[in-house]
Amino acid sequence: MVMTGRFISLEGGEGVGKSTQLLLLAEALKARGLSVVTTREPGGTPGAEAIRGLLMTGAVDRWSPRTEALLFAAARADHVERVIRPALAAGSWVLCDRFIDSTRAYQGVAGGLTDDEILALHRVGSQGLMPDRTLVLTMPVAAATARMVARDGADADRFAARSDGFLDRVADAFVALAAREPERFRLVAADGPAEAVTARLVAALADLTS
Ligand SMILES: Nc1ncnc2c1ncn2[C@@H]1O[C@H](COP(=O)(O)OP(=O)(O)OP(=O)(O)O)[C@@H](O)[C@H]1O
Ligand SMILES: Cc1cn([C@H]2C[C@H](O)[C@@H](COP(=O)(O)O)O2)c(=O)[nH]c1=O
Repeated sequence: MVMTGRFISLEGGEGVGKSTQLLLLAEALKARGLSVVTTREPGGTPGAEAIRGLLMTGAVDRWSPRTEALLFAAARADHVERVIRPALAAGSWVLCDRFIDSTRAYQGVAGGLTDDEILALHRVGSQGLMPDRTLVLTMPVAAATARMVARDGADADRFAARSDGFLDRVADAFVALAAREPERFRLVAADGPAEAVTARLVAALADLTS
């Protein structure tokens, strides 16, 4: 049976379990006989990983939200062109840890750029490629921050070091985006054992896998 590649993004605030679930979800889909490529943003290609280094290090105010949006768009353009589109064309499912909706939430709602500005950059950089399904992991910011602190200790990156208010705005932004595009988005509770979360994610893809 020939399967069509699907593009799935995992989104949510810091520490909700996206990276953990990306791997578990990939295993679950592979067990169904699907070819799966896992990747992340910012990053996924040597060039985009180099831009990631610029974005993730240094003082919180090293870049303005506008400059960040341009850097994320440039990294994404390289990633889409060299990894995501070729994998989809080859029939693989692509699971991506963050994508355009992170820019809409972090640089847009929380950072002050308009959604139109961000989507215009996305049209230029990535020809407007959108995921077939966006899975937003949700949990209270305080609980997710506790997971992150347990993981990173004092090694917070530029984004994780932001105020609780910023992280609250990001979390609210994902929920608002999901309400505006209910066909593409699914909100998935991120609490409980990792295997239980994976089962919820698999269920949220049921219409695409059947
Ligand atoms: N269901 C879970 N229950 C308890 N701890 C978890 C669960 N899922 C992940 N964790 C732990 O929480 C921490 C954050 O998880 P993970 O790195 O997957 O989150 P993330 O959303 O990718 O974070 P970031 O946005 O910072 O990259 C890790 O230490 C991970 O082992
Ligand atoms: C793609 C993307 C990411 N960000 C922020 C969100 C996170 O704080 C970091 C990435 O770190 P992670 O540990 O790999 O999740 O970057 C952003 O602000 N805008 C974006 O478009």
